[in-house]
Amino acid sequence: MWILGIIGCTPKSRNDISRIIVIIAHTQPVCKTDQNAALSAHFIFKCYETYSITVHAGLLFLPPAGCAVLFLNQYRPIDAILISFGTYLSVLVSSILMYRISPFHPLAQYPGPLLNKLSKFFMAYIAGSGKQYLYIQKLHERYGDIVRIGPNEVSIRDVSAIHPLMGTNGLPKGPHAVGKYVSPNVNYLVGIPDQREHARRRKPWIRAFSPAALKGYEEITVKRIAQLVNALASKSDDPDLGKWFGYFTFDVTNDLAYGGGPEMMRDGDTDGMLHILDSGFVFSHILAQIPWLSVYVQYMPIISSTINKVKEMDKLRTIKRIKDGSLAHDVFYYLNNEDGVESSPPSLDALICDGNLVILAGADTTSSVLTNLFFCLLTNRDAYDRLQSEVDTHYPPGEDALATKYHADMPFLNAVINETLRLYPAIPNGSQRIAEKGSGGRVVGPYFLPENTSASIHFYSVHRDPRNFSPFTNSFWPDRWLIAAGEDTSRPPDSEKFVHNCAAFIPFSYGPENCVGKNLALQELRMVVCLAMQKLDMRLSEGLNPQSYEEGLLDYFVLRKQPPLPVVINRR
Ligand code: HEM
Repeated sequence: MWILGIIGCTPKSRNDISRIIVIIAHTQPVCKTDQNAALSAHFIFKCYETYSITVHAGLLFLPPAGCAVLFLNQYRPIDAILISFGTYLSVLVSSILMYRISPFHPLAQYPGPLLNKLSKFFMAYIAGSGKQYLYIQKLHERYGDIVRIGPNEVSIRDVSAIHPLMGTNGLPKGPHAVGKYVSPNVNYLVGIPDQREHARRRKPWIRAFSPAALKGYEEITVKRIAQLVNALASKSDDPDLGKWFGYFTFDVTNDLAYGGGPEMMRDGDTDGMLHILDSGFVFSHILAQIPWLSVYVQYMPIISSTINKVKEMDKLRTIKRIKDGSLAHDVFYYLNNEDGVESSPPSLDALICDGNLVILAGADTTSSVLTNLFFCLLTNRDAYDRLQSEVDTHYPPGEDALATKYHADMPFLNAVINETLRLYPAIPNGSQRIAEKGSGGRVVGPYFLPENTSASIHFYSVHRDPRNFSPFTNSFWPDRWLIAAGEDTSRPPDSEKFVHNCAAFIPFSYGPENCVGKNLALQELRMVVCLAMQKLDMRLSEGLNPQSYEEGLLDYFVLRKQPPLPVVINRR
């Protein structure tokens, strides 16, 4: 172990080296004390894991500093410090790493790559590349339905684990949220780990997305969708659909949350707002992999000043919105308990987070699905024409294509939306949960999750598993939904087995913490498609390579970064 001790020393000359060799020969007692202290620190940290910087500093610095003081009478101060800290830290790190790959680790039975078992830094690197969803899919292909993707984390591709993990009596949200929101005290509904508190905070959201409330939002969505389709129709320069859907969903969610915002469709991203959001998503997706690091990062001046600026802006918008009151019954009306259902109003802090969450949760997800939906249609002309004809049947010229009354009678429209959500779930890596410390662990389907294990169902892999959807598992084939519902006779070739497992379709997650905005999202998707197809004829721009579009899809928690999707548009 004394060899490890000199890792902390950096001898610059032969003299230094010989001096260190002499010292090492006499340092056995120092090293022994440091080794014991490091092993104890590992044990203590394992039992009482915490995000407290004070505790981290205490465990990292106090024991070796104490050992160094003990040996000051035998060595020069600098030697005592270097040897003590070098030994302590290297024994601590080695002990942690060796434990993680040892047969004594509670997750030792689950397979996975060595780098992932050792630490989550490698996963953070993968997350930064935007290809985490493909990486985890490959791991499942190689290792099976459960794979260790971190020292204390697994990813699951098994439908029987969905209900026990995320259903009623499922597990609480995992530590991703701490890293994602750069705070150990998560106050965004979507990351609240305490299930009772989550259920309490979700109540106004449920009222905000009731059928009656959705009816009230139609005025907002109708105005914005008409603006979107007019803007697209007036473009002569092959507009990028992804960019326009991004502007559109940003405007809609700002209307719903704050009664208005930066008017992206009218003015473009003049303040660089979307650029800031982009960088924020990348950054928080990386930090979500290493939650403890985010607790440190938030104190870096450049980070803290950006976070504070954004928080201050959200706070000002929220206060202004409270002061102005509601002009319409928008989402904020319910979140702020303006309907007077709750006995007390929400705290300002909760309201700031939830107002902001309307935009964070509702904008990128919907625009990602819209863009991928048109990508699928434009690269499958037959499906495009069939949908066009269904839209024309219900919404011929002169008929209001934004009226929702025919949506239930449009099986192909719904099949196209489902098939897009199956192939390109907006949140491909799923919703992280944890078997908490002290819980004794939890059985989820055929697997046992020891306590302190995080786990997610990998939506992308479950959706693209031939055991759940066959044939043409990786292709856009909306007919599978019609066949499954008994609405179409275009059966697959006899030789191929038709499999359609609805329980494996979870683009909006599952259970009491699933997407509360699902009905609004689906309604928006249907309305945009109906009006766009009634008014416009679209074709892919010459030269767009569908394969490179797919390869360019990047996931930063949301499958949100898409290569440009330029289209040629003519009015119909
Ligand atoms: C097609 C579009 C959408 C998809 C695919 C989608 C998907 C999801 C998923 C998978 C979750 C679970 C996330 C997690 O557990 O970490 C979620 C949560 C959530 N979504 Fe959506 N979403 C969409 C649109 C929307 C819209 C339009 C809104 C509202 C404006 C919204 C609001 C929320 C909220 C508030 C949560 C947190 C719910 C909770 O924790 O109880 N979503 N969404």
